[in-house]
Amino acid sequence: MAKPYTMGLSSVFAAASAAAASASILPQANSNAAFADGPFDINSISSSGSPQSSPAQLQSQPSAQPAAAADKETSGNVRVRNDNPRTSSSGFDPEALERGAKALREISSSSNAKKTFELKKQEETSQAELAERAAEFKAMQAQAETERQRVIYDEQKKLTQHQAQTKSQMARYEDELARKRMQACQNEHQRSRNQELVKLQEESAIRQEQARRATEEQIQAQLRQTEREKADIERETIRVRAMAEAEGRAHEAKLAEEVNRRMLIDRANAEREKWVAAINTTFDHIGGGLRAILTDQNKLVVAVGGVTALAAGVYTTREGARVIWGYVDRILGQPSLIRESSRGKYPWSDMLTRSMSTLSRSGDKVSPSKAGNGFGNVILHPSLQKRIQQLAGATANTKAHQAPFRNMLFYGPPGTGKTMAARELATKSGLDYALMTGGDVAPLGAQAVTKIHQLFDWAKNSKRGLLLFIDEADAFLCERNKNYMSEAQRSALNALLFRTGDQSKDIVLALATNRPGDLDSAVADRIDEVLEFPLPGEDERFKLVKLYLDKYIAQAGSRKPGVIQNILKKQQQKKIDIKGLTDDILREAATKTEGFSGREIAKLMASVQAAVYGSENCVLDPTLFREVMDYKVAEHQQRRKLAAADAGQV
Ligand SMILES: Nc1ncnc2c1ncn2[C@@H]1O[C@H](COP(=O)(O)OP(=O)(O)OP(=O)(O)O)[C@@H](O)[C@H]1O
Repeated sequence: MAKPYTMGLSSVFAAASAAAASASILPQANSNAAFADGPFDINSISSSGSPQSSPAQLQSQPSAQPAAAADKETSGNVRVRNDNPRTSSSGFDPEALERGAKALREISSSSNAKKTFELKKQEETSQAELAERAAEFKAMQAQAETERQRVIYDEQKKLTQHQAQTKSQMARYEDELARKRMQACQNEHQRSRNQELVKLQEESAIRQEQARRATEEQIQAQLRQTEREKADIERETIRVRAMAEAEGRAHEAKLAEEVNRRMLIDRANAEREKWVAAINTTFDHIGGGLRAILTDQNKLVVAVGGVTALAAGVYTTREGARVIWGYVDRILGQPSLIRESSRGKYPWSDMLTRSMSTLSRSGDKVSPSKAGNGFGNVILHPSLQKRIQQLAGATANTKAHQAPFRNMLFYGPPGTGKTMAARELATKSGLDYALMTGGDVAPLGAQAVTKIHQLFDWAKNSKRGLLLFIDEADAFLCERNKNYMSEAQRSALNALLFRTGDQSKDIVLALATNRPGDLDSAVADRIDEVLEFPLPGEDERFKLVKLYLDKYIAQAGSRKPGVIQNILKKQQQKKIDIKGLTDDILREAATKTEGFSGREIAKLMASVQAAVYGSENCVLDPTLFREVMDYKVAEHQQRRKLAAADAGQV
C-alpha cells in the first residue's frame, strides 16, 4: 500500500523540482531543502510563485544540496520532461509548480500526510542503509579482490620459484649428462686404444712365434738334411761294401759252379752210358719177345687181349673214382666259394684238426699280445670292441637258447679290421666261421645259384652254428636294378635272399663292405646289427704300431720264415736288435700316421722290418725308424693326393 503511494510522492517531488528548475528564480537548493525538511507550510509559497525561505532554511542550503543530488540520483528516471514548457514572458513556467502545490495540498489534506513523510524518511534511512551496505559490500569486494590478487601473486611467485628450481635442476641434469657423455667418450676412446694395444701386442707375439717356428723348422730341416745325408753316406758305404762282397762271392760261386759243372757233366756221361746200355738190353729182350709173339699166333692173341683188358680196367677205375670222389666232395666237402673256414675241408679233417690243436694248445704258451688284449690281435676303438664282445656274448647265448641268430653288417674304409673282427666274433661266440668274398660269385656265371645253395646246405650242417662272413659284399649284393649286373649275378642274389628270408638258427650272416649304400634294399632289410669300423684314432694307432713292432721286429727270427725272410734267407736266422725305441718315439709315429688304416700301419712296420734287414748290423734305432716312417707318411700323402685328383676328374 505504501509503495505505490511513495512512488506517487516521488513523482510529485520530481514535478515540483522541475518547476523550480524552470523558474530559475527560486534557488533549487531552497526548494529541495524545503521538500527535504519534511512537513512544510504550503502557505510559504506565495502566489507569485516565490517561496518565502526562512534564514535557517537558507543556511541549511549547502548541506541539503547533496541530499537533493542523492534524491536526484535515486529518482533520476522519475524526472519529468517538458518538451513544450509553458513559459511566461520572464521564462518561468508555473504549471509544474501549480501541479506540485496541488499535490502538496492533497497530501497535506490527506490523513496519512504524516505517515507519508515517515515512510519517506524510512525509505531514505533504508536507502542509506542499503548504500552503506553496498559500500560495505564494495569494500568487502575490494578486500576479496585484494586477497585474490595476493593469492594469485603468491601462486605466481611459487610457480616462478618452482620453474626456476626446475630450470636449475634441468641445467644440472644436462650438465651431468654432458659430463657422463664426455666420460663415456673418454672410456670408449681408452678402450679402443687398449684394444689396439692388445692387438699390436698379439700381432707382435704372433710374429715372434712365427719367427721362432720358422727358425725351429729351419734348424729341424737342417738336422733332418744332415741326418739324411749321413744315412745316405752310410747306405752308400754299405752298398759299396755289399757290392764288393757280392762280387767276391760271385767270383767264388763262378769257380765253384765251373767245378760243379764239370763234375756234373762227368756224372751225366756215366749215367747216360749206363742207361743206353740198359735200354739196349731191354730192347733186345723186347725185340726177342715180340719176335716170339709175332711168329706164334696163340701168343699174339693172348698179348693183345691182355693189353686191351688192362687199358679198359685202368680207364674205368680212374673215371669211376673221379665220379665217386666228385659225389663225396659235393656231399661232404667244403663248397668252392669258401675261401677260409674254421671247419676242415671234410668232416674227418675237422676231427683231426681239433685233436691236433688240443695237443698243440697244451704245449703252447699264450702269446703276450693275445693275453694282454683280450680280443686277439684286433685293435679297435674301445666302444666298438665292447660292442663286438657284447654281440659275441649275445650270439653265444642265442645258440644256447636255440633262438634265431641276428645278421650283421660291418662297414668302413678298407683295412680297418672288419674281417679280423668277424673272425674274432665267431671264435668268441663259439661258432664256426666261413669266409667268402663277393667278387667270387660273378665269375661262376650260371653255376652261381647252385653254388650258393650248396654253400647254405654246407653251412647248415655245422653243429655249432656258422658265421658266414661275406667280404666285399657290395660286389655281389648290390642293388638289383643296376644296369651292369648280369642275369646270373641277379639270380645268385635272389638265391641268397631266398635262403636268408627267415630268421635262421644255424647261420649268422655277417657282411662287410666299404660302400654300404650300394647294398640291395632287400639285403639291408635282413640286417639286424650295423657296426661302423672307422680309421684308427691316435691311441689305436699307437697300439697298432706297438703290436706290429712286436710281431714283425721283436719276434722276427724266432718264428717260421715269412715272405720277407724267404727273400732274405741269409738274414732270417738273425734276430733284430731294437735300440732306443721308446714309447715316446712310437707315440710320435702314431701322431704322424694320422689317416692310416690298420693295414697301412701293418705294412709300414713290415717296411721297417725290411729296412732293418737291409741294414748291415740288423739294428733298429730311432733314426732308421723315423726315416722309414717319414717316407711312408710322404708316400701315403702322395697316394691320397692322387686319389683325390682321380675323384676330382671323375
Ligand atoms: N684293427 C686292426 N687291428 C689289427 N690289425 C689290423 C686292424 N685292421 C687292419 N689290420 C691289419 O690289416 C689287415 C687287413 O685287415 P682286415 O682284412 O680285417 O681289414 P678289412 O677291414 O676287412 O679290409 P677290407 O675292407 O679291405 O677287406 C690285417 O691282416 C691286419 O694286419
